[in-house]
Formats: sequence, structure tokens, C-alpha cells
Amino acid sequence: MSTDHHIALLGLGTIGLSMLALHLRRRDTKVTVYDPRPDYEKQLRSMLPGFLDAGFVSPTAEQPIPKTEIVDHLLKNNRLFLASSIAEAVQHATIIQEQSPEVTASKQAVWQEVTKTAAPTAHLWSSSSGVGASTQAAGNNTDTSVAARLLVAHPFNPPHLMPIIELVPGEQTDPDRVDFAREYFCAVPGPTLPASTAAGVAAVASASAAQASSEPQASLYYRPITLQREIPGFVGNRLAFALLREACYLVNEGVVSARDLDAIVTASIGPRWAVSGVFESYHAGGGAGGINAFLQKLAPTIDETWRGLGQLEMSKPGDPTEPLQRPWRNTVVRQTEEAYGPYTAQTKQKKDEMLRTTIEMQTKCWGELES
Ligand SMILES: NC(=O)c1ccc[n+]([C@@H]2O[C@H](COP(=O)([O-])OP(=O)(O)OC[C@H]3O[C@@H](n4cnc5c(N)ncnc54)[C@H](O)[C@@H]3O)[C@@H](O)[C@H]2O)c1
Ligand SMILES: O=C(O)[C@@H](O)[C@@H](O)[C@H](O)[C@@H](O)CO
Repeated sequence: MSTDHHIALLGLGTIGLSMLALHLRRRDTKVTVYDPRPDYEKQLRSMLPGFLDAGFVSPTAEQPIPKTEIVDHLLKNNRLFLASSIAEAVQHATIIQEQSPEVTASKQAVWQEVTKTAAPTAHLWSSSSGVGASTQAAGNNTDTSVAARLLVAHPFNPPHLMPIIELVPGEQTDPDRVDFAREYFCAVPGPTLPASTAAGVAAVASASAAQASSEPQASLYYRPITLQREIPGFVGNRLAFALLREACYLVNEGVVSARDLDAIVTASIGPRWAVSGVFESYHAGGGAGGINAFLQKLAPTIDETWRGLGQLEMSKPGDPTEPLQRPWRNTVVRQTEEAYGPYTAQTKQKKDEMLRTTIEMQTKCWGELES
């Protein structure tokens, strides 16, 4: 079996493990993984099977593989390799993706190390939540082509389930590298959908294939979206963190408890945003006049609300040690811990199942809406 893509995955934590499951769903990939943690193989063996679908069938197997045998099957069939250094991980890679800690200096050091031994043609992707490619490439004195090859492919946790990937090119990123990344993720199959929603997926595939038959076969599960310019936090996180700041403000002011605030979000704007986004929701809310009417009708309330939004700060500029003393933070942490206790593997599994059902509903309904 030929594999067109040899991916080096650097960092096998929360995102790296889920990203590994994403890549393994393509039939034309093999993946070499690396993490400096001495126990990363043990973590991989215990976690990866849970991220792969029950029906995961490697191209070299006729039947679904028992979850307990998946990792050994992948290793034996040269679809998965374990490296003990960055140099070893990247030596044959055509795509190098880092999921190391969200620390600028650490990411810059990773790319410095990568470019010592990686192929000068390799695509360079970062899973960063907010450190732009231009910043990560800065100061790389090993290979000046890094800035042209590096881009952020920001996933949402967990990437093996969440369909959106924010592609954020740096100021010097070659547009062809962005096109490659977009086509790559578009062709990654989604998790195995129950038969009940396969019809939805097929409908989306036929509608979109008719529109873009010249494009490579897309699975239509993953939807990479390219941002037009770098901005700290990109888009998803900026929106989420704006909401987080106001949520912390309302809890700290005693307006609502953390648990009740979560209930309001998950049973009102949350489901609505799973069906229609911010603008489409207000377009619908404006009646016949659409969003224009909505903004006109609600202008006084929106204006007053905007003027009164909480202005919390995580820390003073240049003083990263300061956040620990923020009183609002202690209130939010205490109420969240009282509400939910430790976040267990069982809770995560239940929430992943709920997330998957929501996304399957979207996939099915996109098909019905598209046709
Ligand atoms: N957790 C999320 O919700 C989420 C979502 C999207 C993006 N991200 C981004 O993904 C990246 C990783 O986040 P995470 O939550 O998986 O963190 P994590 O702490 O779970 O995992 C980071 C891993 O990187 C390893 N590591 C440390 N130094 C390394 C190096 N030099 N080379 C390779 N690996 C190294 C660590 O051993 C660890 O296993 C961050 O940039 C983060 O912003 C996280
Ligand atoms: O919401 C997500 O999954 C991610 O965007 C965030 O979880 C974010 O990337 C965090 O890593 C914050 O850094």
C-alpha cells in the first residue's frame, strides 16, 4: 500500500493524540510520532484506540481491528512509527505538525530543531491556539524557507471529532502551502457515521462534488477555513475568550453561578449556534427585515450592553506571574470545581459522544439543506 503522506507529529498530548487519530483515518498516510515524555508510548497505547472509530479498518486489514490490537497492527503495517528524537521523527516526513506547549520560545526551538534535518520541501504546520506562524518562524537561522512553508492549522479540541480547522498563514507563507493544507484536511474522512446519517453525508458529497468536481475527492466532514490575516487567538478563540471574559465577570459580580451560566449557554445560544451561526441567528431574529432590522430594533440594548461588558484582565502586561493573584479567578475556579469536580475520563467519553451526535446531526441536516 503506497502512502502519499508521511507525517511527523511532534507533541503527543491532548491535541497530538487526537490529531494522530485524524491523520490515521486517511488511507494514504503514515505517521511518525515524538514526545519528550518517556511514557508517551504507554499513553498512546491507552488513549489512541478510544479516539479511533469502532469500525476503524486499516487499509491492510479486511475486518475492523479489535481496539486492543490497533496500535500493534499500525506498527506492524508501517502506518505508525515511534521516534525518540525530533531528528528521527522528521527525517522522512513530507508534513511536520507540532503540538508542543503553547510557549512561543518552545515552538521556535522546535522549528529550529526540525529544520536541521527535515526535507527542505516538507510542509510545516503548527496546532497553536494563538501563536502565529510569522512569530514561530521568526529568528530561524537554520533555514530561511521556513516562513514560506509554515502555517498554523488550529484545531478545536478534540480534532478527531471537530470539523473546523482554522488555517492561518503567516505573512510570508506560500499560498500553495495553504492550498495543500486545505485539500489535505478536506480529504480526511470523518468518524464512522451510523447508517442513519450516512444519507446526509452522501447528499452533501453529491451537492458539493457537483460544484467543485475539479477538486480532489473531499470527504466533506472536515471544513478548513483560511483566515485572511494573522491575529492573536485567530477567530474561534477570540470569540470563545470574549465570552469567557464576560462569563467570568458575571460570576465574579455575583449575577449568576458558574453552573447556572453554563446551563444558560448550553440550553440557549449553544444549541442555536450549533444550528445557525452568530450572523445567521440574528438574521433569522430580525424577521422579514433580517439582520438589518434586528440591529436597528435592538440597537439601544446592544449599545448599553456593550458599554457595560466586564473588563477583566488575566495579568498586567509583562507580568505573567501576576494572574495567580486575581480574585475573580479564584471565584471562577472555586465555583467550577464545586459544580463539576475532577474532569474524569468517563465524563470526557460521555461529552465526546454528545459532541459527536451534535456534529452528526449537522452533517445529516447539511445534506438535507444542500439537496
Ligand atoms: N488543548 C486544547 O484544547 C487545544 C486546542 C487547540 C489547540 N491547542 C494547542 O495545541 C498545542 C498543544 O496543546 P495540548 O493541549 O495538546 O498540550 P499538552 O500539554 O496536552 O501536550 C503538549 C505535549 O507536548 C510535549 N512537548 C513538550 N515539549 C516538546 C517538544 N519540544 N517537542 C515535542 N513535544 C513537546 C509534552 O510532553 C506534551 O505531551 C498548544 O499549542 C495548544 O495551544 C490546544
Ligand atoms: O476550543 C478549542 O478547542 C481550542 O480552540 C481551545 O482549546 C484553545 O485552542 C486552547 O488551547 C486555548 O489555548
